[in-house]
Amino acid sequence: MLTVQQVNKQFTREGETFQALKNVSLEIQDGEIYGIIGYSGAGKSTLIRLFNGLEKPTSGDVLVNGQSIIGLSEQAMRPVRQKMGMIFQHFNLLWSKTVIDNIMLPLKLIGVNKKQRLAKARQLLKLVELTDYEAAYPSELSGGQKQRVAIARALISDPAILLCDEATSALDPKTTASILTLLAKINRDLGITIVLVTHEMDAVRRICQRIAVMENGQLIEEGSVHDIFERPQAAATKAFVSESLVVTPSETQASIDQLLNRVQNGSIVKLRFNEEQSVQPVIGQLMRRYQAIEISVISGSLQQTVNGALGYLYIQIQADPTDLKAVLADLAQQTIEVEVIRHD
Ligand SMILES: Nc1ncnc2c1ncn2[C@@H]1O[C@H](COP(=O)(O)OP(=O)(O)OP(=O)(O)O)[C@@H](O)[C@H]1O
Repeated sequence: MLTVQQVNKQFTREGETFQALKNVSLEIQDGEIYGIIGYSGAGKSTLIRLFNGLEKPTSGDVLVNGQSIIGLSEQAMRPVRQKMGMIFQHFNLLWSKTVIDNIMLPLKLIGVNKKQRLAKARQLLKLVELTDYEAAYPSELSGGQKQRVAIARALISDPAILLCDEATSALDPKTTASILTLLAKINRDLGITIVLVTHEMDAVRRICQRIAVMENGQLIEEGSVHDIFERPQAAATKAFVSESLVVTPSETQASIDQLLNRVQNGSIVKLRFNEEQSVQPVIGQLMRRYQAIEISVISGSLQQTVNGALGYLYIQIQADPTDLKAVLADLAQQTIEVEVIRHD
């Protein structure tokens, strides 16, 4: 578990004091993927660097598994750091070394013998799907491949935690998606806690379970991905959420109302999905169970997250009153919010 308690961080620049973190407190549980999102200069990098001691707070406490790391000597900090891997926006690879040498380097520095280093590095190359690139140099790789090498290097000391500082910010959307999928796999298969610093709401939506939103050094909002997307409170959070939910003109409320007005028959029901459900089985099950009813999708806006679908769907149901009642009762049994917009 990673804990930050009432942390302040001041930097002094050209004689002037600048407060990069203001009274920040948060807790990251073992095994989760936790997102820290904010615009440039919000204090995200400073915050994530507290965990491995790259930054020290001016006041407040930072705890790793319940133990304060403030005031630990360099020597005492070493085992703590070894349990944390870190990846960066610009990969931080050594250009003069091959892929395999880059990956093995952390083990070389602590004196692990070559045979063991090589075996471990090859195992990780397989995990990041770069087996054929062992002898390549970083300059021969694409951005996504370089980040895969950096991930393999970060995992070589068997860390319990992986800190990712804008790890996908230099990558195109498709490569970003493949790196996020890899991070989710690492979290799932190896049980590694992931802290993901980013300015891309889409990245946190895809793989995080919880998010902290930072602005001007303050943590302005925190919660599950579901709650933050459903009910963003702060203005900055609302801006991030609307950036991520690609709302086409056909999805604005006015046009939905227009669309609903055009539906002549049947009842209109709004289903709000909350991540625990997949959409297809819900609709499919209803159609199978009630063969006398007709269901058509009118409109919707759905986003996929790690836990399922998030968003809403307007459906038209044509059914006799008894079936309709049964369908609504059936839906209410599931973890979907059901709102009847119009009764037939
Ligand atoms: N070593 C430093 N000395 C002086 N000021 C610093 C230092 N490190 C960070 N800052 C300042 O602290 C503020 C927060 O920086 P930080 O890098 O944590 O923000 P960020 O949210 O990660 O943004 P970015 O994505 O642009 O890095 C910025 O105004 C930055 O200029």
